[in-house]
Amino acid sequence: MRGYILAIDQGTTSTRSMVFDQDMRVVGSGQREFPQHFPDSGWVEHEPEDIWTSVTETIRLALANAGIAASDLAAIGITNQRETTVVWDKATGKPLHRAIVWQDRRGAPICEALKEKGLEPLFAARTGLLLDPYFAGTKLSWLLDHVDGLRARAERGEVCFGTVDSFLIYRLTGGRRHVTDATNASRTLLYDIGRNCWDEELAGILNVPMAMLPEVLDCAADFGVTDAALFGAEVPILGVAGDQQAAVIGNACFEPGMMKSTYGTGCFALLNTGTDRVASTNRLLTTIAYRLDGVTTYALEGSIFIAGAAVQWLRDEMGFIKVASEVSALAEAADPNQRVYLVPAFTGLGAPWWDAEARGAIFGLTRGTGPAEFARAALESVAFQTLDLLDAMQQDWEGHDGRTVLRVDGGMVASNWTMQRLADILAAPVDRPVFLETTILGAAWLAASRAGLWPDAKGFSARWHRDRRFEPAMDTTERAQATAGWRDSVRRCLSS
Ligand SMILES: Nc1ncnc2c1ncn2[C@@H]1O[C@H](COP(=O)(O)OP(=O)(O)O)[C@@H](O)[C@H]1O
Ligand SMILES: O=P(O)(O)OC[C@H](O)CO
Repeated sequence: MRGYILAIDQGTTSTRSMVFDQDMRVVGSGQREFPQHFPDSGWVEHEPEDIWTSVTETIRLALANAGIAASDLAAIGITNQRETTVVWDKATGKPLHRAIVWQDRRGAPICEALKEKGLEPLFAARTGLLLDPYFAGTKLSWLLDHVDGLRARAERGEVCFGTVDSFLIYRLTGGRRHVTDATNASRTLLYDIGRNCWDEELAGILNVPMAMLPEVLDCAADFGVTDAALFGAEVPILGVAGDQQAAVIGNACFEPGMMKSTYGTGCFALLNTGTDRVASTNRLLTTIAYRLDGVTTYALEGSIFIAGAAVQWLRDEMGFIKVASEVSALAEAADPNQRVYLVPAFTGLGAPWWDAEARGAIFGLTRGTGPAEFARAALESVAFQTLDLLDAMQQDWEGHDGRTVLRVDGGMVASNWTMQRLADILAAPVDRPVFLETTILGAAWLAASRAGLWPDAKGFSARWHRDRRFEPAMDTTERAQATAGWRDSVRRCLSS
């Protein structure tokens, strides 16, 4: 009986595949890391063939681990690192360059030139995004300008562009489908999120041939069937969403006003604004949370580039801890009388600052400052950055800011100390779910609901369970002083 769902989470540093049964339980999984390439300062690339291998291997691992065959699968759901840009040959499916990863800053001069022409308001109005090299559009422009013959071939219709979901679907379907979903399309600077279509004028400005763009579908739709030669059976791909949007779904934030914040390498907070397309006046993003049955649900998004990566920095560069899980105990041992602030602008600052030139700094050092105070400052920086996002959201959307329901997920939420500090700094409760793999669960739900196997959004929401609520406990004066100190530190890091 085809009752199982396979979901793939193609992330920045690793790929995970999981098999879920009809009761939404995980019955098998596989994970593979793959190499990161840093060919120049601020550049980050992935080899698309490495991504592909990690996907096929983890699918096989998950199936074997679950003790089932591909023919037992009802559907596949895919979620992916967003904005990462791939170009490949339409005839062979072969990549024509390494993938340019979301963290890569090489599109900065293109963004600056467009800003100088006064074009940012046009891009913001149509796409909900800002002119920042984070998004796929200027990465694609760069490829078209730098890969020999690429633009001419793209104009002749011989080349495909896609985010990672699109590349994987092309490969999984044996080159039969060049498609993506609305959430991934909404991260390209090329997609009009109001009209729900590619924007020819913006593509013209970025000099991107329309012929290379994928067809855009709802998040739960028919994305094609896998080539039987790959896993021994044809399986329909029925769900696709960018990873942060999949976490909105997996954390059951279906109602306007609900917010999830994911603390992985970076932090991405998405506030569901329903069918209201709220435009930010505080440099947050307006993005598609999901599109189901042709109805678009929007979100306000705050993207922070460094969250868990600050813990990795304490481990790998500073050598203060051996493993990430040691960081909480170290932070707890910090001297309460020292106020030390770390502004982790290692790759510039994301929302609401969007300052690509800002660099990290630490403030408040004394003779007694040591690893414990660094650890506390690193973990607190994640809470302070979230506060900046929530304050911006509150101004943007008539008093809503996610403080009513803030659901968290991602690797960092394992740290009770960090979650308590987050509640303290936000002065709001923070809810951690029992099932922490919300991203992959979101992709599984999209596919399973399309297949008619799992409950609808309402029924799925009823299955969301809280592991723990962290209630704010910090004294108001202490919180105000700490926040003022953080804001002052950030101001001193900004490049202008
Ligand atoms: N117990 C912990 N305390 C604090 N941070 C942690 C802990 N465990 C993992 N992390 C951090 O969480 C991040 C990994 O989370 P994950 O959600 O897997 O990230 P990603 O999907 O971006 O690869 C790492 O940056 C790591 O430093
Ligand atoms: O792969 P992650 O979990 O680091 O997520 C990356 C985001 O999608 C970037 O926008």
